[in-house]
Amino acid sequence: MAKSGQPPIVLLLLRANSQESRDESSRHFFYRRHFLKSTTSPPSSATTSSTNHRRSMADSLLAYLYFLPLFLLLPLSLIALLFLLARPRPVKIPIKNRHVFVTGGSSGIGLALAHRAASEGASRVSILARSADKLEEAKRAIQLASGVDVEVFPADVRDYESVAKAVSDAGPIDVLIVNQGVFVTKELEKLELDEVKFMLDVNLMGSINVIKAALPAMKSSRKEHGPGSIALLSSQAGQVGVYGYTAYSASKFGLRGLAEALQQEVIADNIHISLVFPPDTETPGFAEESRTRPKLTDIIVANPSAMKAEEVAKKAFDGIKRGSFTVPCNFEGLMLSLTTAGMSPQRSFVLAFAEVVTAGLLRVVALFYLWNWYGSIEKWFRQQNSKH
Ligand SMILES: NC(=O)C1=CN([C@@H]2O[C@H](COP(=O)(O)OP(=O)(O)OC[C@H]3O[C@@H](n4cnc5c(N)ncnc54)[C@H](OP(=O)(O)O)[C@@H]3O)[C@@H](O)[C@H]2O)C=CC1
Ligand SMILES: CCCCCCCCCCCCCCCC(=O)[C@@H](N)CO
Repeated sequence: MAKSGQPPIVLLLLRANSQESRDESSRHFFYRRHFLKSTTSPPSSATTSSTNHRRSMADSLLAYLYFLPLFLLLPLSLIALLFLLARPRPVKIPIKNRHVFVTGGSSGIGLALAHRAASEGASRVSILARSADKLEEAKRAIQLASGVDVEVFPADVRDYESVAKAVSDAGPIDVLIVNQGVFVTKELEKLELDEVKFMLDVNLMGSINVIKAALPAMKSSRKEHGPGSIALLSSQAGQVGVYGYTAYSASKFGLRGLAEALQQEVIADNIHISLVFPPDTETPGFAEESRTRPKLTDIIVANPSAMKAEEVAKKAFDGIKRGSFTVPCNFEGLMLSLTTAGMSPQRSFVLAFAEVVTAGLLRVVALFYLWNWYGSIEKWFRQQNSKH
């Protein structure tokens, strides 16, 4: 068989791994395999059996060499392809000596982001929020901790004019972090329309106001100041809809569409978008939410411990500095980001590779989560009904 050209790979493997491969002649092998299934092996002496054994080992080796291209070349060429494909191209966003502007920078994640900007060497840190008192308090705390000069801008993101004034007073921004957000966690049926509008206005329209106001000066200062970044704080509830988050998820899913389209519009200006997806995080806003959110939301979110705002701020800055479009904050978040990669831009060929090879399996994991969630919902309503 070997003399008359290459054997088909499958036969070679079969042969290498089967008892029959000990037989000397491949003709015999085929004959026995196909026509004499039930006959016993011909008697063989001890010496022929040991030469045969060596030969069969050589055969196995050959078979594995045959498969090597499949096991190695296929992934390697996929990696090479993804290396060439991944867009936009990798970028590094410096924080040192730059102007970082954080909306919602007076509390929770925003405050932690402002602290982090200062400790990573930003030369100017600006924070915007509604309450002037909370802003002053935050300013004092950041200056005390880092010595960096902090400027405060009392404004409501829903009011375009006051946002535009704040941004123009602040001067050109290098890293804009759109973090302000509000959450009223209730079933849509129990939400007042005013509450729905409040979330959409602050989380989505407010983010558009901030970006639209800051963009012209950000664009025109890029040539002198190097690559710029616009980061938006979404939420894991901006990657998957969860009971109790109808309006909130709508506002956060909206940020994704905004961010994907915006990245295409500003890439030529050397501005890079990051979308951060935190899980539950210990903040004043979350403390308030926890008191009232539906029991089923708690069951589905199922996280016994919320992340610390400082940890989220670190993940966010690491993502911003790498220019990552999608920035998960914990392991579950990474799985969620791989599962929902969709058509989001991906600069990293390593992550692109992870997205491709895990896609099928992660869909199964996702279906398992959904199975569990729908099971909890069914059980919950069965219990409610039996009470009444
Ligand atoms: N904590 C969590 O579990 C998670 C939070 N997130 C997101 O992270 C971001 C920050 O959340 P978190 O730190 O918990 O929130 P907090 O409620 O602790 O802080 C919110 C900040 O936004 C400001 N803000 C609220 N409304 C406005 C407005 N209309 N105009 C200007 N500023 C405003 C607040 O200041 P003021 O009230 O004075 O205006 C405050 O500085 C939000 O976008 C949230 O959706 C995402 C996932 C999880
Ligand atoms: C392979 C699939 C993996 C799936 C993992 C799924 C985990 C989903 C959990 C969703 C949690 C939503 C938290 C919202 C936090 C938030 O924004 C509020 N605290 C309001 O601020």
